Amino acid sequence: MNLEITPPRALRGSTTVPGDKSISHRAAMLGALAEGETLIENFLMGADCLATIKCLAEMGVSFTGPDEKGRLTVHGRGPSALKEPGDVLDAGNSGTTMRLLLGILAGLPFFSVITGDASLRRRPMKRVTAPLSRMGARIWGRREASLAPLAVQGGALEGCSFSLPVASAQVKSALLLAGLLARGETRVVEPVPSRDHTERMLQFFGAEVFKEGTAVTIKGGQVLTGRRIVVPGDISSAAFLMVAAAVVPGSDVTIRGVGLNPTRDGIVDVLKAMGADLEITNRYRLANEPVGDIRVRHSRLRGVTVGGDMIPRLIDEIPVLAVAGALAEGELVVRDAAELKVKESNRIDTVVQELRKFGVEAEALPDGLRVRGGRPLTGASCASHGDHRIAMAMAVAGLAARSKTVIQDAGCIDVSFPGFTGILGSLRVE
Ligand SMILES: O=C(O)C1=C[C@@H](OP(=O)(O)O)[C@@H](O)[C@H](O)C1
Ligand SMILES: C=C(OP(=O)(O)O)C(=O)O
Repeated sequence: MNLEITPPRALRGSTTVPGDKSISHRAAMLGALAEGETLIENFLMGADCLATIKCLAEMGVSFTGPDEKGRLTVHGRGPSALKEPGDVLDAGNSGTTMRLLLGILAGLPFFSVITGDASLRRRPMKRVTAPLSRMGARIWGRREASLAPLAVQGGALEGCSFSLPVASAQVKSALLLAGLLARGETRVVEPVPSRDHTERMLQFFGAEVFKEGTAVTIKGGQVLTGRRIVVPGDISSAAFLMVAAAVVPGSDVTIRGVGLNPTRDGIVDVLKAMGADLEITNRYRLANEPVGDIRVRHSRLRGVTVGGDMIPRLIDEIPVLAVAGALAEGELVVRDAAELKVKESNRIDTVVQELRKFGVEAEALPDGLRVRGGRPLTGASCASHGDHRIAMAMAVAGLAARSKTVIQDAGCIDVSFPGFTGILGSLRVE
């Protein structure tokens, strides 16, 4: 599917965005490990989270829904009710599905095989398979269990202490889930804090999780109790609308009910530092997560340098941040973000390659990128590289360009933001 974008006169109005992807995955998985019913509202019906439900169903978990409103009930019967899947589990395009499920599969006494699409089969898995093996799981795969498909013989895990070389919420979460199913204590220390949805949700389901700086400790064998969870809007999806409103003249957009977890809201801080007219109102909490409404009006932006501890707080927003940089005065520089190379595409290369098609001066750095802004963008014919965030970032560039833009192979947008084009359409002023 190709997506055509013509520049609007402005973007104006109020909208919501679909449920948070990270939180939806975790709600389904913890609901499956819990005892009793978990009612999830605003579950993300994107391809990634649907892959998680399908894998859990293969392991005998029973679900009602999701219905068209995103209501999903998980009929949890505790970890011992999970059974050996009769077929290969398919995580599709979703790194979160594969890495977090590996943590659960490692802790359960059966054999399983998990794979994914061509992109996911290229992504590094040693970062989870090596520590899970240290806890006692047996895992096989190409290049010494670096690449999916991966086969797991789980069960009888022993808690361990880990110091992670890279900040990764997926690795931390896999180890905490394995730790919940292991004997004794599991401790994970990160170099820089990554998103903490797993820790918050484990607590919300009644488990004790101890946080101390960048260390998290969990005791095995704790019983989770089913809960009602309303999933906040995904700030990573909202980011596309935030940048669009900031760069299209005359815009004024409010996005209601967006998750504002401090480990995820780096895009708010960086857009403000770039001079965005951005306001947060109506703050409240949903399922142990902070939420609020975000209003963005068009303003002049200036380039900034982003790196260090900020990177995990906006890792998935860097493609669209680069678009903001292309429309700002001066230079946007991103450093310490080599992790971008191992996402759904090599996002350093794909962002630079696609932005250049709009006439933008952009350069790849070994651990990030540099974008020179201040020149008008010409419409372009772009490739998504099968990466949802690249497709949407280039669509935002198209909104601010002087002529029509086409994004080829844009169906991947459904991985995280079903309804993206409909929402853009509802905000357009012609
Ligand atoms: O835990 C999660 O839900 C995620 C963690 C991040 O990945 P890493 O853990 O690889 O940094 C992020 O890029 C991904 O979109 C979702
Ligand atoms: C990196 C992403 O997801 P995942 O790792 O779950 O595939 C993303 O959504 O940008």
